[in-house]
Amino acid sequence: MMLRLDNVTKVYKVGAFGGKTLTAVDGVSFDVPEGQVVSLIGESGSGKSTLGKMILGLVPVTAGSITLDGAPVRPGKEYYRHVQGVFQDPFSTFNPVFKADRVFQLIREAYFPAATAADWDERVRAALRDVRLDPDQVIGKYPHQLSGGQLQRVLIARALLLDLKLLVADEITSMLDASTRIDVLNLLAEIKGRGLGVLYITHDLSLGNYLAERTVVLRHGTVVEMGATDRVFGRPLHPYTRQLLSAVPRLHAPWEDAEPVTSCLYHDGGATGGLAEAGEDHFVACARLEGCLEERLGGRSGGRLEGRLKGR
Ligand SMILES: Nc1ncnc2c1ncn2[C@@H]1O[C@H](COP(=O)(O)OP(=O)(O)OP(=O)(O)O)[C@@H](O)[C@H]1O
Repeated sequence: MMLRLDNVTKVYKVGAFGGKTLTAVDGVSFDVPEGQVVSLIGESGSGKSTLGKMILGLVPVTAGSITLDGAPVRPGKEYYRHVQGVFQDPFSTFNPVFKADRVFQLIREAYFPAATAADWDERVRAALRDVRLDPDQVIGKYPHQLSGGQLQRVLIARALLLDLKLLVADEITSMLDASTRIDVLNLLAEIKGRGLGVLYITHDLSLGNYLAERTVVLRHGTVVEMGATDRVFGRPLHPYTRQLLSAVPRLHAPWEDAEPVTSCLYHDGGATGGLAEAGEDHFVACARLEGCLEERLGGRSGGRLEGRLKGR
């Protein structure tokens, strides 16, 4: 399995009558191979969820392409057999008036109508055990009788009942307490061990990033740095990545300012378009935060951005 994003762009129509546009994602390219976790980090509004929704077929792509094993995203029963999403607030996924395990019934009706009740019950129990839940503690309970971490695991169990290839995990640990968060992360590690690809979307450099083979850092809808996680975190090159890293409290280590950026690998290296290759599996955008934006917007930036650049 391989998910491939190639120059993906999303422009939303905003404002009254959709008269204005907002470019939420601008020319993003990366892959999620099977058996790997790729983490997508960036602050609020950087376009992470929009990317997740495009991969899940929930919002259409404006330009570029997203393919799974070479086939374009085609929202529908077949696609969702292989690609599922789990989101930040598990409570919002469950209807409070139905028992939590009803989510399994919906999967049975859509995908396994021929399964007998006994067979289905056994499959559900096995999936719950796979996510370290005791089936007897979950089956027959209402959502409010379960914790956020348990519900998150129920949703992962539901996804595992399908012939899943890719899981899009959007901020799935941000509402969980520290120990439950680690349980859910361990679960993701197991999932990738089964050969699934996971896109782990997060706004902070949480533990989840260390589970990821690759990291993509998104800012204002464009990739500023990406590559092998140990390279991106071990030798962050872009000022934005350094800023994100310096905001992480380090135990037993004194605070120190991030190393100043003295050169721009992108422009000094003569790169044009896309990202500059900084080393093996390590790519970086222009180091001048606004410079990249200026270049990206080209003539579209108008006087506003120029004014801001000159004023600095
Ligand atoms: N349906 C929509 N219509 C118009 N604009 C939208 C829509 N969804 C998102 N946006 C805008 O697109 C930009 C990117 O939003 P997105 O939710 O993808 O960011 P994010 O990085 O996931 O942020 P967060 O972590 O806060 O969810 C934001 O400026 C947001 O306001």
